[in-house]
Amino acid sequence: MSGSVGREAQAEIYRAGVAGRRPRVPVGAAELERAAQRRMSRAAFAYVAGSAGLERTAQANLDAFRRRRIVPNVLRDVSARDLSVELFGVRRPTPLLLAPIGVLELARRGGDALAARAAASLGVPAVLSTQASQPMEEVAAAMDAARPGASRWFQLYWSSSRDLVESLVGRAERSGCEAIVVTLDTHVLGWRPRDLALGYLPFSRGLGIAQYTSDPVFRELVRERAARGGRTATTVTPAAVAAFASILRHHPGRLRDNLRSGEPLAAVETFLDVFADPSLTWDDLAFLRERTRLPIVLKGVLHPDDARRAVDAGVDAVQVSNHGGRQLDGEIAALDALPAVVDAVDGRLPVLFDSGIRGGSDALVALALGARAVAIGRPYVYALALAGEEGVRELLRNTIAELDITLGLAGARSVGDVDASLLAPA
Ligand SMILES: Cc1cc2nc3c(=O)[nH]c(=O)nc-3n(C[C@H](O)[C@H](O)[C@H](O)COP(=O)(O)O)c2cc1C
Ligand SMILES: O=C(O)C(=O)c1ccccc1
Repeated sequence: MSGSVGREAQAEIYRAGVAGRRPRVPVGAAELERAAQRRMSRAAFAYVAGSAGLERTAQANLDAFRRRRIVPNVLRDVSARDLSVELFGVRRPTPLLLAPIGVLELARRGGDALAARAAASLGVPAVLSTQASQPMEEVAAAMDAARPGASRWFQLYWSSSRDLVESLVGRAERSGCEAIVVTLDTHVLGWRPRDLALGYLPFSRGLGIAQYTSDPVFRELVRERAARGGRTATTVTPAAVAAFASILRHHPGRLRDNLRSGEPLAAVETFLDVFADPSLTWDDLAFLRERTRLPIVLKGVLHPDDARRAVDAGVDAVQVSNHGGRQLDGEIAALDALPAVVDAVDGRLPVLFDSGIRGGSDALVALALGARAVAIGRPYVYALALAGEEGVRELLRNTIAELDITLGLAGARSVGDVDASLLAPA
């Protein structure tokens, strides 16, 4: 990407300002979140913004960035700047990724495809979630319509059904996904007070399980459960019907029948049964390695010992992440875990990063600490809620622009050049 993306974005925003037009999505992260809160339902915002426990780790993720300061070099000719990075043998125009986020319909109907198309238009790989609201095949087709062959990866929640894992990975390959990102920090659902207070978990209302309900292996599991009958069919109460209202709105005929048959509830209960496998160990990774040639990324690695094991296990990358503080309250801030993981890996694998990136300057700090690429999470959900595909595109464009400007002001010509010598503690 050319060294002028930052300047071009600035110029466009200021020019629009002269014409009396304000940006579609607020440029500042805090204002963006506030604006999205005003737009979203109480439950949807709670689910997206909320984190585990007292939200200490979520706060620590942000505080960790505040504790780092950039020490720029001057007189370095930064007139041409290069934001590109190489990942899995492909040069990418920027070091950004779209983090896998489930249930994007909470932000906007069709949100998975809209966000992925925005990423596609900028050459940012979209990591499609196992908890998506739309099947990956649909999202891949929407991305190809925006930009043929646009880069997508598939994020896998390792189900307790091996057949389902195999089926999802096969579908990801056929959908043109370039990597499998196995998320390891959600084998047990975190304790999330904001959701608990509202009694609201999207999945228990049939939202965010589209990868499952579109899967032949999963559907067979549901049929078996529905055939066993019992509890499933009898739990169709008015409250349950109301809870499924959003599904009924999308597919009135079929789902009313299904609801009577108990299938949606059977689907939800089957999902809750199979979505995670807390018994997983390092040895199980061989199962995946034997079934796909795609690069495997382990997401949710924080301990340097685990980073070394990941190298030994023959995976292709690790992603330092604490799931945005949504899983284990009291856990180390992701940024604070990054240097030790980078050290442990010692250049043998690329290290990816997420949890707390709120702008281009944060991205630069993570890159300087050794991340090859960084994933944007919550901010794009807020942009999606406010302005759909264009909103996400604007948010990503702004992040890239700020990264470009920060790089230049720090006195660096390429993201590959930055290292910890550029940083000091606050
Ligand atoms: C609403 C929401 C849903 C998420 N769903 C998933 C998911 O399905 N799979 C996954 O691997 N990570 C998921 N994550 C975690 C993100 O991929 C990422 O690690 C996190 O958002 C980073 O924190 P940040 O957004 O505060 O920067 C989710 C995060 C949020 C906020
Ligand atoms: O909400 C999440 O962060 C998430 O990824 C998830 C996935 C499956 C079940 C519960 C939570």
